Order: sequence, then C-alpha cells, then structure tokens
Amino acid sequence: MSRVRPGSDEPAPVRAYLGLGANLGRPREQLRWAVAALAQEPGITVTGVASLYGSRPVGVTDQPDFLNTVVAVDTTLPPGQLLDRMLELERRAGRVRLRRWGPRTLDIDLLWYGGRVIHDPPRLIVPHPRAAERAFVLIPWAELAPGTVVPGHGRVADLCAAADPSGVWLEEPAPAWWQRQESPPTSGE
Ligand SMILES: Nc1ncnc2c1ncn2[C@@H]1O[C@H](COP(=O)(O)OP(=O)(O)OP(=O)(O)O)[C@@H](O)[C@H]1O
Ligand SMILES: Nc1nc2c(c(=O)[nH]1)N=C(CO)CN2
Repeated sequence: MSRVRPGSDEPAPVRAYLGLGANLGRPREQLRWAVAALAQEPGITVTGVASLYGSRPVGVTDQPDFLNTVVAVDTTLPPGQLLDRMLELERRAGRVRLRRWGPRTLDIDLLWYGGRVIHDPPRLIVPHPRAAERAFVLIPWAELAPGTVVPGHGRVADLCAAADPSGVWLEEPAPAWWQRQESPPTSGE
C-alpha cells in the first residue's frame, strides 16, 4: 500500500534511516562522498546527518577501525528501489565483498523505513536485524532521532542507553565533517 501526497500522484515521502560505515581506502572521504551522492539521488532527500564516529570492528575484529554515521532521508522510493540505489553507491565506491563482515570501502545499511517491518530475506530485512544491538549505529542514530521506535525493540534512545559504548568514539561533529571540503594537497609541503 503506497501513500500518495494529496493533490498529486507523487507518492508521499517516507522517512528512512541509513547506517553508513567504511574502513578501507579513505573512509572519511568515502563517507563524505556517500552523503553527497545520496543527496543527489532522485527520490531521496537527505534531511539529517549525524556526527562522524570512530568504532572498533564488531564481529570480525582483525580489520581496521571503522568510521560510522547515520543519515536521515525522506524518500519517495519503495524500499526495494532504495536498497538498489544504496547497493549501487557501494559499487561506485569500489566495494568488493571478499568475506562476510570483512573490511569495505563503503557499507550502507537500511536501518528503518517508515516504521515498517519488511521480511524478504536474504535481499531485505527491515528494521536491520543487528541495528538494535550495535552501539556504532545507535549512538549516531540517537543523535538524530532518539524517539524513533524500532519495531520489536523500542526507542532508539533507550536502545542506545543499553548498548556498550566502549568501542565507539566521536571523530568529528556534524555538520563540519561532511560539509568541509578536503583542501587540495598543497605541493611541496
Ligand atoms: N536492511 C538492510 N540493509 C542493507 N542490506 C540488506 C538489508 N537487509 C538485507 N540486506 C542484504 O544484505 C546483503 C549483504 O549486505 P552486506 O554484505 O553489506 O552485509 P554487511 O553489512 O557486511 O553485514 P550486516 O548485514 O551485519 O551489516 C545486501 O546485498 C542486501 O541485499
Ligand atoms: N565498528 C563496526 N563494526 C562493524 C561494522 C561497522 O560498520 N562498524 N559493520 C559490519 C558489517 O556491516 C561488521 N562490523
């Protein structure tokens, strides 16, 4: 069932939250590129970007530390098409899957889509099945939307308060980290 904005045949936008992560190549630049690329996608409006956090790898620990953030979007895309756009951005960022939970140049997870529960494994499970237990997701997410209710789990603020924050640290506050343009390398210095 898709909602339509009154007076138009344009579908009404739906709020979604995306978890972004990177730990290969130039993670900060790749995440900055991903925010800008999302904002340029037709059918996607970026409405919020959390601060940039550093985090110890969870799961497969023999890999570099990550940079993580969460982005709020309003989208007219159905969830499957939003996922396809996210996967295409990962591909454009040069992501190669060598092993599950292995290092990556860019990972974009669909954390939450309009409060809906979507179970179409393995292609799409929403809310993201591990979002409610990951401090590297919950801390930036709580910065943007503490009152959001994750179906089956509760409020983001409460999940964040219950998560172990020890492996997550603030790298750079929003909006500086994603609005600052990298100064071109100066020659000779
Ligand atoms: N909510 C979701 N967000 C993103 N991808 C999802 C989601 N649910 C299922 N998938 C599927 O997961 C596949 C593999 O995702 P990926 O390899 O990025 O997993 P991961 O990020 O390494 O691990 P995790 O899922 O624990 O974050 C994607 O091709 C996608 O079809
Ligand atoms: N700190 C951190 N650990 C992870 C991350 C991540 O983004 N950050 N992503 C994973 C697979 O999605 C597995 N482990």
